[in-house]
Amino acid sequence: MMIKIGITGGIGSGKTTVCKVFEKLGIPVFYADTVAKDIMITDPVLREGIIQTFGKESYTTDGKLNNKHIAGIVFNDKEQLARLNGLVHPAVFRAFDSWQKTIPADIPYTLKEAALLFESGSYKMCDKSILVTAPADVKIQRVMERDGVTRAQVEARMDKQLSDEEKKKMADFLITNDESQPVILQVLELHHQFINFTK
Ligand SMILES: CC(C)(COP(=O)(O)OP(=O)(O)OC[C@H]1O[C@@H](n2cnc3c(N)ncnc32)[C@H](O)[C@@H]1O)[C@@H](O)C(=O)NCCC(=O)NCCS
Ligand SMILES: Nc1ncnc2c1ncn2[C@@H]1O[C@H](COP(=O)(O)OP(=O)(O)OP(=O)(O)O)[C@@H](O)[C@H]1O
Repeated sequence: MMIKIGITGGIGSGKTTVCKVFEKLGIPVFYADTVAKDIMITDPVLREGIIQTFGKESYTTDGKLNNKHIAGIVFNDKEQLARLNGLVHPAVFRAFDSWQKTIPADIPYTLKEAALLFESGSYKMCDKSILVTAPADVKIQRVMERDGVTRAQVEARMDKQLSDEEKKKMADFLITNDESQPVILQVLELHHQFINFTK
């Protein structure tokens, strides 16, 4: 069986940036957050569930997801967030299974990138896990710059995720992305370990 590695990190930790490095090494990456947003548009059952729960405004008139509307509801209300997660996560798990089946047998391992790898339980579908970390202030600054949002908006999401302390207890490997040590070297070191597992 091909090894599946979960990779996670809090908002702004740089997990997507790290995954791009693994991709350069030829490792296929499943981006759960991106797939979640795609299937919220393309899966008719999921779409209907979202409209029922969060209203017609969840989609724009041209059929796109109204991220702002949904984020405004769920990141201010724990129960509403649990409802959204309950609709979306099982569909993402299914999509991951189908994707994994398309990977050629000569690929040494795959990565599943998910912001909520531990929170959603999706780490259980992986053999090992990596946590990408950075100090809270660095993460907040990055997201404010990347998304043009306020500190309070970033903190509202951070509050809905497990702390790095909690996640460190669950993760098998760590990547420090605080810009004090190059990420590329850390990725190469893990890549070699993973290749050796599979030999
Ligand atoms: C609420 C939505 C519409 C907001 O969209 P938006 O474009 O503003 O954010 P985006 O999806 O790019 O997420 C940015 C970051 O926010 C954080 N975040 C997103 N969803 C969640 C969530 N359900 N719980 C906690 N943090 C979250 C993550 O760090 C994520 O990487 C969107 O995030 C969504 O549909 N979320 C539900 C699906 C989900 O759980 N995704 C994350 C794991 S699969
Ligand atoms: N080592 C680094 N040096 C400089 N900028 C970085 C570094 N790592 C990440 N960034 C920048 O920080 C921002 C957040 O990184 P990225 O999108 O990879 O984080 P993420 O963990 O995937 O976040 P999210 O949970 O919000 O999806 C991006 O704009 C990225 O270019």
